[in-house]
Amino acid sequence: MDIYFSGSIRGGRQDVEVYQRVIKLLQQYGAVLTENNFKAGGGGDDEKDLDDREIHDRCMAWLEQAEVVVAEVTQPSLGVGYEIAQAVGMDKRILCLFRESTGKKLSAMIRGCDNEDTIIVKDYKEADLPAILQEFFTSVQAEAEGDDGDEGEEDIEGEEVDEEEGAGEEEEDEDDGE
Ligand SMILES: O=c1[nH]c(=O)n([C@H]2C[C@H](O)[C@@H](COP(=O)(O)O)O2)cc1CO
Repeated sequence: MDIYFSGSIRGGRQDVEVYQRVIKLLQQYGAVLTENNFKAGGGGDDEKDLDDREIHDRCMAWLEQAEVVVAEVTQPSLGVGYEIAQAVGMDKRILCLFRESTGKKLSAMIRGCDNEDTIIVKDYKEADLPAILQEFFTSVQAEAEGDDGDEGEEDIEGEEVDEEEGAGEEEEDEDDGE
């Protein structure tokens, strides 16, 4: 499974060590496409090697590729907010992680977009993270398996409706004959 991890870079890099620990846990579930953005020192070599358009376009391609997005949203970041909004538009499964213990208040535009289904916002302590990720990825997996099972039933119902319409037409023909 391809995972897009999103965390603040130019919005402030003080949580980079938390991000590295989250990424390490995420790697139990799949490949973290954005791993190199959060290597020691913050933004890795990205800002040296790539201009802003190249950073944007590369991140959008990774976002398209990813099945799920996990965003650490404690440190406010325009880029993280933009990535979450883009992921909503792409119908990705999204988990936003926020540390209340910092005393910060999460934007209503992030906390308020939780729909208890495709977009989940969790207040967490690092000790709780393994259980939170386990629950999230179990539900992603269950949904992926459930989607395949539903499609066949719609076809069968469609055939039944056609048969009833045919019977109605025959009755009308008899009335015309009297
Ligand atoms: O050098 C970068 N590399 C990069 O991949 N990003 C992406 C990934 C991060 O999840 C997000 C961080 O946005 P911001 O820099 O506005 O905090 O944007 C952002 C920058 C710098 O804006």
